[in-house]
Amino acid sequence: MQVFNRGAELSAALGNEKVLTGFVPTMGALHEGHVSLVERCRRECRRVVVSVFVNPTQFNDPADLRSYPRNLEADLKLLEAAGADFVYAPSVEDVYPEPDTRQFDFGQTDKVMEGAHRPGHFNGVAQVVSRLFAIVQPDKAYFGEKDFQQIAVIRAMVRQLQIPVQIVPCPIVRGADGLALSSRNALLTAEHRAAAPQIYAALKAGVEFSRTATVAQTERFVTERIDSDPLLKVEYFQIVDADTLLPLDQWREGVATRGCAAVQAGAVRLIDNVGGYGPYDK
Ligand SMILES: Nc1ncnc2c1ncn2[C@@H]1O[C@H](COP(=O)(O)OP(=O)(O)OP(=O)(O)O)[C@@H](O)[C@H]1O
Ligand SMILES: CC(C)(CO)[C@@H](O)C(=O)[O-]
Ligand code: BAL
Repeated sequence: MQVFNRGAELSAALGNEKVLTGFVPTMGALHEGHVSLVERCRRECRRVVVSVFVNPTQFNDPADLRSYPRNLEADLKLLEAAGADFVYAPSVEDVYPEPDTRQFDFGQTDKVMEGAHRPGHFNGVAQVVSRLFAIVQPDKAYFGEKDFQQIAVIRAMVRQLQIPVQIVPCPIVRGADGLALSSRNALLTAEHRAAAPQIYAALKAGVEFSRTATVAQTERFVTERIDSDPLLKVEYFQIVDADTLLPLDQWREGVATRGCAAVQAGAVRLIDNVGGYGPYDK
């Protein structure tokens, strides 16, 4: 495994030869969720490239950026074991020699949920991912469904910029208690960590409830269930069309659904999502 701090050197090492190249962008503090992406990439591609970069332009909250966990040494060990060939772990200056002033327009896709609650977040994600794609020029890029809306935004970006890459969505990896693995879980207090599995439990209970209830009733049911734990506070829970990400007003036959939540657990903001809501999407 080769580790690069400079994009130009990584590009030169990758060369122009046509080799099926897979790419897994991450912000480090790696866990089994990331490992599942790298292992899938390893199975499907000749060359596996992983980036480890905490991208400042996607953080709308400076405290969140400051506290974001970083552990490159442990990350490199995990990546070597998972079969990565190339790692790009750059400085901010290497990725952004000058500030990126591009403003993307993803229409409705980034106006709801994370887009609405983290202003500028997806614009920053698009800035960094487009730069990483330009350096790595992958054939396939792997993203986790934990960041469900992010996948829709990346797909829109790839279409807009006409980047010839296949976006591969990967299922959410959870702990034994159901909590979606996330780098930010390491920042939870013991009490909040014990409460956090209630999020997935409520999302799943909502799926059963939704079989005989309206969209609005289901959203209320899930929100109240999570909020009934005094250590958790729902920022939003929304059931959307899984393809367009647009909020659903009523169940529609043939439309796949996704229920997406952001929950404050003390100082830590967690997100999760589950599919299969309503009488039709079983
Ligand atoms: N539990 C998980 N299962 C599957 N994929 C995941 C999981 N957690 C993260 N990923 C994916 O890994 C990639 C890198 O994510 P990132 O480095 O932000 O990690 P993270 O654990 O989501 O961190 P955080 O949510 O705390 O920012 C993203 O595509 C993300 O969706
Ligand atoms: C895709 C990504 C690595 C861009 O910084 C980040 O948003 C993430 O980890 O999901
Ligand atoms: N995985 C999402 C990155 C972020 O929260 O900024």
